[in-house]
Amino acid sequence: MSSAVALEQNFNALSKIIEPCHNIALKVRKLNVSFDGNSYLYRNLDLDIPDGQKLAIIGSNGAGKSTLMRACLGIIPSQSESVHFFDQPVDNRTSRRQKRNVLAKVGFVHQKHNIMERLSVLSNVLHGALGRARFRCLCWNQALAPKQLREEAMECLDRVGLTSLASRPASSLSGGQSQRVAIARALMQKPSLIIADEPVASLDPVAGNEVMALFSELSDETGVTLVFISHHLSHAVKYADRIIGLKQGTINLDVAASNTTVEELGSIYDYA
Ligand SMILES: Nc1ncnc2c1ncn2[C@@H]1O[C@H](COP(=O)(O)OP(=O)(O)OP(=O)(O)O)[C@@H](O)[C@H]1O
Repeated sequence: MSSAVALEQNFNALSKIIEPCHNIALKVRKLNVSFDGNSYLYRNLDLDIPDGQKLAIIGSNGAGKSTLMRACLGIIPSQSESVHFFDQPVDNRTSRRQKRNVLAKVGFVHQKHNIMERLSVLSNVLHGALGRARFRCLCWNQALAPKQLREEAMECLDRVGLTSLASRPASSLSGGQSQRVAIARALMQKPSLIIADEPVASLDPVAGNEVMALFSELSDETGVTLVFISHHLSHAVKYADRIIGLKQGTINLDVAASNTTVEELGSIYDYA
């Protein structure tokens, strides 16, 4: 075998082992969270989430899944050596303005979708542009929003398959449709990262699967980093690239989704 062929084979083998060099969407060092000043939910926790990754966070009730994301975003108080979103620091030393700029890149989708029922679907989606400095004023109302913004909102609705419902009052939607509107609203932010906290907890299994498939497709198509918190182990295995599990204030599992099964995760977390 020639040395060039051997070298190529070595390189191919190595590139399967070494992760490609990504930018980091979230880099956390030595995160500490305490609600009472005595006991700690997290102590010296480190976490890296590469840009473009689809990460599932699992763990029992009260394990601290939501708190982890909220602490990183500065929504609840914490101490850390450093927290960076896309290389931008967010910690106790960061100004409010800088935090706001970083948060503007993060789209949230919650279990309770928080859409405004008295407004139309399109007006709800337009609300996603509120964090964008150029469009603060009245841009959320479909009658007053600039044409360009309405077109963008229609594109976001198209991505979630709901253009035909744009004029409908949000109060007339099903749970699955409402969650799609919440996703369209998050997309309107032009996010670099979407954090979905139990996004399908209130949906039936079919609607839940459809919404998770939509998240996964959006991440694959646009490259947006996706972090979803879930009690559905099958969703973690099916829709994530990587799964981390939390237990007693530590990350006690960090695995490629392709290397695990629902049964294996169920045996670790005591629920299947
Ligand atoms: N603001 C707060 N003040 C005091 N304790 C809090 C606060 N927020 C969360 N906690 C506590 O921190 C722990 C972790 O809560 P968290 O909501 O992060 O858990 P979780 O893993 O997301 O749970 P679930 O799966 O039930 O949503 C819980 O014991 C909770 O009571």
